[in-house]
Amino acid sequence: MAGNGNTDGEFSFSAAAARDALPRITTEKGAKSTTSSDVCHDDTASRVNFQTIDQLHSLQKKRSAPTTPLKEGGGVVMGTSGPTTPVSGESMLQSVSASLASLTRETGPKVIRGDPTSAAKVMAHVPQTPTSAPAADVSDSSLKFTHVLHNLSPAELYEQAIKYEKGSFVTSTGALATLSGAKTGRSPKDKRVVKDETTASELWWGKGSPNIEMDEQSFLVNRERAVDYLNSLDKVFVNDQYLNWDPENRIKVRIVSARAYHSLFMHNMCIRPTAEELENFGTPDFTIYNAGKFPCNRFTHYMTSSTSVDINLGRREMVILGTQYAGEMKKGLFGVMHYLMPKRKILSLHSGCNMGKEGDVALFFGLSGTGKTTLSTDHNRYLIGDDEHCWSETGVSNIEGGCYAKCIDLSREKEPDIWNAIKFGTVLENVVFDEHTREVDYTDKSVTENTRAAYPIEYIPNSKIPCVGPHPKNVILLACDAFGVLPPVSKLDLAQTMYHFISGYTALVAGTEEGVKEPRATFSACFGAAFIMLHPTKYAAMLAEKMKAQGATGWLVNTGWSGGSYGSGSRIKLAYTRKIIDAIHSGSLLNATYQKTEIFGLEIPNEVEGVPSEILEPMNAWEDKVAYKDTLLKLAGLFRNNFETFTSHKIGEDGKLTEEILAAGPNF
Ligand SMILES: Nc1ncnc2c1ncn2[C@@H]1O[C@H](COP(=O)(O)OP(=O)(O)O)[C@@H](O)[C@H]1O
Ligand SMILES: C=C(OP(=O)(O)O)C(=O)O
Ligand SMILES: [Ca+2]
Ligand SMILES: [Mn+2]
Repeated sequence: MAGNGNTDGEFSFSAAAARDALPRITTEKGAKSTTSSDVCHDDTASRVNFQTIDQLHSLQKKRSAPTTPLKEGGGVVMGTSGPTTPVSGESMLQSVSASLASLTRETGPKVIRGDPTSAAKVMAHVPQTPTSAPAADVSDSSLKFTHVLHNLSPAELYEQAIKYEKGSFVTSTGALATLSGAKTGRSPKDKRVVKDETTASELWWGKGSPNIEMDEQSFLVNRERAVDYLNSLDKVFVNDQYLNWDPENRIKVRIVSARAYHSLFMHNMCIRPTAEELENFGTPDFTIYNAGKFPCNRFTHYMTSSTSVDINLGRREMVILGTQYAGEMKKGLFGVMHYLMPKRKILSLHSGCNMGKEGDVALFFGLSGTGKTTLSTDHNRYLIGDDEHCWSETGVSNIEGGCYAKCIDLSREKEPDIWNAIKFGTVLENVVFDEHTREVDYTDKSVTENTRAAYPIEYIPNSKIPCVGPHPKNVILLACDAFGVLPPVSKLDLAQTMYHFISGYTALVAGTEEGVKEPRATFSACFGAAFIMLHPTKYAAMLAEKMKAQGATGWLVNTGWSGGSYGSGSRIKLAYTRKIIDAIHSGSLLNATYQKTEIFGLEIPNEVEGVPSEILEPMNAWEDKVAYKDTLLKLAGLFRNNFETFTSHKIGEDGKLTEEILAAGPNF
């Protein structure tokens, strides 16, 4: 990431202080040095305001008002009794032991159910199956017991977190406040995908792709490191859960982790099995080993930092080392779904989804921070999901069982449903609260700007359970345009929808770096380049086909700036965006009169109920018309540059659509 100059409008990450004591490792063939030009651009930037663990922990709690009677650090709940463990059979223990087996042992350490601190240490361990070469591989670690805390309840996980994980607190509304450690956002540059014979030909590799390769051997090195770390602990958490509410295409996932925080996060984010389903869970289809507290070995081939998030589609496994940011797990599994679902002719979508009383479904695509969660959570509609969906022959289904809302500047008035979902059971990451009242200050960015709440979807009162719905009627593309030149809403034809879907534009204010006033454009194919596995045109072709077959209408909604770029204009009021979205849902916007904008050729309505008409044509809202035109041309140029990568690709079988899509971009 040389210089982070960004004159080309590309998004870049704030380079974490690279004070490597060791020289950079040169890896063998195929180990790519990942420069900004050949890695996909992502939307999650994390900011670090602390240099030591103690500093981080000191940020979390604010001093109470001077009258507060409690002393520093007082009032921590201690001495909770050990959790009772749900009953599940010996086969579960065997299966977990197999999951935790290292590569030199056929089974993992003896796993025991329950809390290691509980008095009754029943030796219900799994009999070791004899290994092929026992003598050679006997080590102390294989003699050790590891307690398995299998699918604990939220209350049990609270107790575990509060007892053993520094930085865990109950907030005034009952949520579990946690710290994710040094990483407060995803680390896409540290994501690796195993390139083997199959994936070499199936996946998207090279320029622009999020898939940075690693070989099987290096994966196994990291896997062993993670598994040995987990085995060295007295206890591990195991979650057995599902992905995808479509019963025909449900995937069984197992998450092995070291922290109650991670277990509760996934409990909330994945689909929760019933006791009966858990009893008959069997072998998982995919397993995550989250050893995020422990770093990877930087001397391992393909590693460029001490963080590594590794996906091995062949082994159906994912390994996490060197980051405790919980979002890695959910988005890692999303990547897996982006591989598995298209094989079944099902389109995976980085979108929110909701449904009206009449059964009209809308999708909300957009990069991080553009409004998927906020706008799909709508008191007048049924929430199907806020972030990850599938679109099959029969309709849409949510992949997840929970929502993951940004909570910076969260307000009860503007987002009451999300506000009320932050209660007992909800994981609140990296927020700051009053040390005495435990009231959260959502405006406080001391730890990070990317504060988050993860809650089960049923915490939203009008969620639709099961989270499935019929075919979408509206496909809304969200862009937070900090340049302030895209219209608040425009109607798109199919070619334009595809053009903007493949472009995946947003521009957020950098904000996190001193002195950066210019908005930064991000182009992330399919509004989720960090998660896609195949070439973007594969997903685009499927979307085009489905939208055409269902007669769905495409819309581009700017949830960003109006009346000027960041600095001179202002962010479009959430209340106005909601009115625009209401008009899309109700169908009234389809019947409006439209005019076409110059350069982008977007159809903009002359009127939307509840929205001041002056802002609908962006130029009108700008005082300085020359500046408007310059900024518009600048953005158009960025779009054109970005799209060059795709001009040589055909979309689907129909070459005609490809030409139409190319023509649907800006004209100047
Ligand atoms: N006009 C607007 N439309 C949508 N969101 C807005 C608007 N103005 C401000 N916001 C804020 O922007 C953020 C959008 O984030 P979120 O919905 O979590 O995005 P995503 O789910 O796409 O990552 C929220 O914090 C929301 O309050
Ligand atoms: C969890 C994430 O999703 P989003 O910001 O799109 O809600 C993420 O990008 O890490
Ligand atoms: Ca995202
Ligand atoms: Mn979201």
